[in-house]
Amino acid sequence: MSFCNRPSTVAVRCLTYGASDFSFAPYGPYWKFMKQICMSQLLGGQTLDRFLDVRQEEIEIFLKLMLQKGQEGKEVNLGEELMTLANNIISRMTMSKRCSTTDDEAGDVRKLIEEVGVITGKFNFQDYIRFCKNIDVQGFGKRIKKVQVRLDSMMESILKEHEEARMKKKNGKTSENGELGDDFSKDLVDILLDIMEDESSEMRLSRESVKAFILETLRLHPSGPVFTRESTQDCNIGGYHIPPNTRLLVNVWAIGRDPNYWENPMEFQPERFMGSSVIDVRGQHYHLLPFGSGRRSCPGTSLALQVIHTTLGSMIQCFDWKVVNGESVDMSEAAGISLLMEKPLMCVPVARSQCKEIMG
Ligand code: HEM
Repeated sequence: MSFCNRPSTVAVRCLTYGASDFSFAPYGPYWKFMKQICMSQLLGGQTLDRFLDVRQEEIEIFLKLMLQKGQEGKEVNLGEELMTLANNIISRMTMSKRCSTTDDEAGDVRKLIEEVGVITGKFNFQDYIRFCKNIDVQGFGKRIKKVQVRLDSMMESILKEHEEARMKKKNGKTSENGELGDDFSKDLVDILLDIMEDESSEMRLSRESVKAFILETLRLHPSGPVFTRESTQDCNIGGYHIPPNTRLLVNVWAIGRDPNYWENPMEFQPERFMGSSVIDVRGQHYHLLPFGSGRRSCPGTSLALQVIHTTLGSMIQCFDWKVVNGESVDMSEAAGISLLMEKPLMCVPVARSQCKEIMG
């Protein structure tokens, strides 16, 4: 049986941009090449190590802001602040720019990312229900076209800026092999431009593909409660015959609450994952799939796990989080294709005594 194809929402919606480049067979050689670049070069171990200082600096900025808010007795929208942290890390890794600074360009980038996040986070009937394929019931089509024009000019200006900086470096260099010096700190756009300019590469990356790559890394990435897959051949699942080219929805939300796999599934017991019951979250245990599984699984898993563990650890170590309006957190979920809280989590960070010492 084979379920390698994923008619991803991003691919379907955002890559109307660069569509000609992305209209390869979902698991064709070009797609493989791009995924491989993503796994090995853009989000691979060595690159992540190089960006350690970016993660440390951004987490420190976040903690200092929380300390300041706590001292002023102000409440914070935790989801929003953590989203800003994640976006700053990703946007600095991608194009050496923070997206929460006050200058106009960074502000534009942020607004666009937010807009892409809103569009990709909503359930679009066109993506999931075949007979709605050509009907723009929710008006997403129009919104996407507008965003597409703004995104294209933003991507062009990012690329031009990088190309100019690279040209300056190259001209100032003494080496004859044309390579940029070691001191040139490459971000993900530079890595992509290197691959695009590499004539010996097994496949050539086009400019449109580079732009599309930037957009996948830039989008807000809330985890999805439902994955989609498309069967590539006849198969049988649990006694059901699945013909080829059938779109299937995998309800990971329901699997995570299934009493056949989880004892007291509705209880929050983080200790169930400790000791001998350690469960792999990278797609080997099919009853817990936060990053998906198989060939279409999330290439950002290592980055996400590094940031989540460090951020959560320091948040707990430095602060006591006082929930505003009540003792317990309202975990109700908002309707949508991505898992968001219905009511934002508002807290006042109360600094622990060691907090100031840790942050100097
Ligand atoms: C907590 C953080 C994250 C979670 C929970 C998450 C979760 C997911 C999930 C569930 C999928 C679909 C997998 C499947 O269908 O099997 C996915 C795909 C993807 N994710 Fe993430 N992700 C996270 C962070 C990131 C980051 C930081 C990046 C990049 C910087 C990223 C880039 C991608 C890309 C490019 C895909 C599409 C892969 C493909 O189509 O082959 N993700 N992610």
